[in-house]
Amino acid sequence: MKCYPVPRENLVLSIDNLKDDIPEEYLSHKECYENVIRKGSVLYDIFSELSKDRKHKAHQAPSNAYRISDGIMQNVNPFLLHFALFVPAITNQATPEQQAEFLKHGFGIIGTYAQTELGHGTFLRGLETTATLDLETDEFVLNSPTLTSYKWWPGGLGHTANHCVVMAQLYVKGKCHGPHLFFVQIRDIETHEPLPGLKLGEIGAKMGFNTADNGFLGFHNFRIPRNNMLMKNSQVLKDGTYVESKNEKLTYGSMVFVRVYLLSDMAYMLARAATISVRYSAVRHQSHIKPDEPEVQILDFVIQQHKLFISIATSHAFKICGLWLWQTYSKVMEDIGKGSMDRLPELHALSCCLKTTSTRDAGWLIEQCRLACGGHGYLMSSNLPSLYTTATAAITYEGESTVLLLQTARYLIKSWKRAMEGESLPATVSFLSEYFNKRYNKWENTPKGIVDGLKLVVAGVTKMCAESIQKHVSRGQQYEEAWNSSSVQLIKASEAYSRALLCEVFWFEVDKVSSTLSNNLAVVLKQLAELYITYWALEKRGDLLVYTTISKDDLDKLQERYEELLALIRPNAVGLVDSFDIRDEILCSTLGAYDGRVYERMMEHALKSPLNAETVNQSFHKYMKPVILKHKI
Ligand SMILES: CC/C=C\C/C=C\C/C=C\C/C=C\C/C=C\C/C=C\C=C\C(=O)SCCNC(=O)CCNC(=O)[C@H](O)C(C)(C)COP(=O)(O)OP(=O)(O)OC[C@H]1O[C@@H](n2cnc3c(N)ncnc32)[C@H](O)[C@@H]1OP(=O)(O)O
Ligand SMILES: Cc1cc2nc3c(=O)[nH]c(=O)nc-3n(C[C@H](O)[C@H](O)[C@H](O)COP(=O)(O)OP(=O)(O)OC[C@H]3O[C@@H](n4cnc5c(N)ncnc54)[C@H](O)[C@@H]3O)c2cc1C
Repeated sequence: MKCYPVPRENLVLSIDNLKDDIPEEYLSHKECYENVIRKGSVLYDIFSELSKDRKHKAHQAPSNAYRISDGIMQNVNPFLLHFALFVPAITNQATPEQQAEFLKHGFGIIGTYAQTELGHGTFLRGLETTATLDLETDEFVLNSPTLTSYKWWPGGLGHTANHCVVMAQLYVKGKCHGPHLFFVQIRDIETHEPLPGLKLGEIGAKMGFNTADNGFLGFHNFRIPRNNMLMKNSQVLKDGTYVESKNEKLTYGSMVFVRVYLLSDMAYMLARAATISVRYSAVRHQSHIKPDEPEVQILDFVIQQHKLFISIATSHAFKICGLWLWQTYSKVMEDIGKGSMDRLPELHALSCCLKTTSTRDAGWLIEQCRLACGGHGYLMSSNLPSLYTTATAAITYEGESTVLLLQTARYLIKSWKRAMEGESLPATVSFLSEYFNKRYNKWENTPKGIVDGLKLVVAGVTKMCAESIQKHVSRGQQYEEAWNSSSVQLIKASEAYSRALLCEVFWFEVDKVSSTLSNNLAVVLKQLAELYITYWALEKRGDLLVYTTISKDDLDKLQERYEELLALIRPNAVGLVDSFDIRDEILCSTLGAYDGRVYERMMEHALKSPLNAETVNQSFHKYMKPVILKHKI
C-alpha cells in the first residue's frame, strides 16, 4: 500500500467538531446516523485537503485513515465503502480514460459498491439486476426485475452515497455475458434527491454496524451511457460487439483487495480488545491466590493469562501475515498488469482462507476478552461489545466464511491432483508433493516441528477429501454431488491449511527479522510467536495424533512449555499492549484507558446516561404510582 502524507492523529483528535457530547449508545437510530455523517464529513474534508497537496490521484484516503476513522467515529464510517471498494473498483476495473472521467470530481462524489441483492450475496452468477445495451441510444438500461433483485446491504447506499459501482448481468443483443461492473450516479449532487427511476432507502437496524447506512436500491428502466461499464478487462463496443476478459474472475478483484486488507484490520481490532482487557486485568484486584495475602491482580491468574495472551500474539500474527499477504497481492497485481494470471488462483485461495480465519478468530477472541473482564466487559462503555459486533460482521461480508473456505478447498484438491501427477506446485502448497512422496520427518517439539506437523495434517485431510470425493463418484454421484457430500471434510482441510499458513508465516517472519532487532525485542516477539504456535498445536492435538508421529509425552512437554511461555510473557503483558500505541480517544474504553482510572471513568460515563439527569423519572408518576397505590395493603 503506497505511503502518503497522513493526518497526524493528534491533529485530527484536536478538532472539537469530532468530539461527542452524548455517548452514542444514548442516541436514536436517526441521531446516530446524523452524528456519524457530521464527523465523517469533517474527516472527508481533511482527507480531501490532504489529497490536494499530493501528486497522485486526489481520491485515495491516507494510509492511517481507517485507523483514525475507526476511533473518531467510535463506529463504522458511512463513507467507508467509498474508500474501501468504490474507488478501488474504479481504479482496478476501469480504463485510464474512464478513471479520469469517473474520478475527476475527486472527493466531490461519494460512492459505494452495490453487488449483493436481497436474493443473492454469495452466488454472483445468480445476481438478477440486468444491464441491457440499447444500441440506438448507446446506453445501458438497468432494471431490477424482481424484489429479490434489489441491491441490499451496500454500505452508504441508504442515504449517504450519490454514486455507486453496480454489479449487474450484462445483456447484449439478447445474450447474457454474466456479471459486470457499471458506474452509476444515484442521487443529484446538489439536492441529494434520488434520480428518477430509482428506489433507495436503508435496510433497518442491525446487530452492529448501525452507522454504516447499509441500504437498498431498485432500478426501473434506469439509463446510463454505454461508457459507464467498467471496461478495463472486457468491453462492449458501440456496435454491440462484446470483447470478453482474459479471465472473467478479474471482475471480482475488488473483493480480493478487501479480503487481503481484512487481515490487518483484524490485527488492529484484536490489538484494541487486548489492550482493554489486559490493562483492566492489571487494575482489577479480585480474590486470593495465597489465602494469607492480599487480593491479586486478576492478570496473575494463569487461566486469565491463557484467555488473554493468545490475543496479543494473534494480533501480531495477523499483522505480520497481513503484510506478507499484501506483498503477495501486490506481486500478483503486478503480474496481472503484465498479462500473467498464473498466480491469481493461489492469491484467491490464500485470501479466502486467511480472511475467514482472521475474522472468525477476531470474533471469538474479542468475546473471550470481554468475558475475561467480568460484568464490566458487558458495559457499552468498555467498548468490547462494539468491537465484537463490528469484527464479527466481517465473518460474513466480503465473502461468507464457509463459502470462502470451500473456495480454498477447491484449490487444495486441484493442487493435490497436480501433486499426484508429479507437477511442481507453488511454495504455499508444495508440502502436498512432499507428503505424497512420503518425504516427511519424525515429530520434533520445536516451532518448526510444529509447523511441519500442521502441514502434515493439511496434507492428510486433503488426501482424505480427495478419497471421499472419489468414493462418492464411484458410487454413482456426479462430481458436484460428491463435492457437496464431502464438504464437512473440505472445510476442515481449508481451516487446517489456514492455521498452518499463519503459524509458518508468523514464526519464520519473526525468525527472519529477529537478528535485526534489539535482543529484548527479539526475545519477546519470539515468545509471542512460540506461544501462538504452541497454543494451536495443543488445540489441534487430535489431528496431530492422527496424522503425525507426535506422542503423548511430546504433548505433555508442549503443555509444560506453553505454561512456561505464559509466565515469561506475564511481566511484559502490559508493556506489550501499550506498544500497540492506541490512544485513549481511539480506544474509547472506560476499562482500557492508559491512566488505569477504571472505576472513576465508569462512574463518569454512567452519569452521562440521560436517565440520570433526574432522580425520579416521569414514568413513575404516569405508570408505576397508580399501580403501587392500587395494590398497596
Ligand atoms: C473512512 C475509511 C477510510 C479509509 C478506508 C481505506 C481502506 C479500507 C479498506 C478496507 C477496510 C476493511 C473492511 C471494510 C470494508 C468493507 C466492509 C463493508 C462492506 C462489505 C462489502 C461486501 O460484502 S461486497 C460483496 C462481497 N461478496 C462476496 O464476496 C461474494 C462471495 N462470492 C464469490 O466470491 C463467488 O460468487 C464464489 C467464488 C463464491 C462462487 O462464484 P462462482 O462463479 O460460482 O465460482 P466457482 O464456480 O466456485 O469458481 C469459478 C472459478 O473462479 C475462481 N474464482 C472465484 N472467485 C474468484 C476471485 N474473487 N478471484 C479469482 N478467482 C476467483 C474460482 O477459484 C474458480 O476457479 P477454478 O480454476 O477452480 O475453476
Ligand atoms: C455488515 C455487512 C455489510 C455489508 N456490506 C456490503 C456492501 O457494502 N456491498 C455488498 O455488495 N454487500 C455487502 N454485504 C453483503 C455480504 O457481502 C453478503 O451478506 C455475503 O456475501 C453473504 O451473502 P448472503 O448474505 O446472501 O448469504 P448466503 O450466501 O445466502 O449464505 C447463507 C448461508 O448459506 C450458505 N451457503 C451459501 N452458498 C453456499 C455454498 N455454495 N456451499 C455451502 N454453503 C453455502 C452460507 O455458508 C451461509 O451459511 C454486507 C453484509 C454485512 C453483514
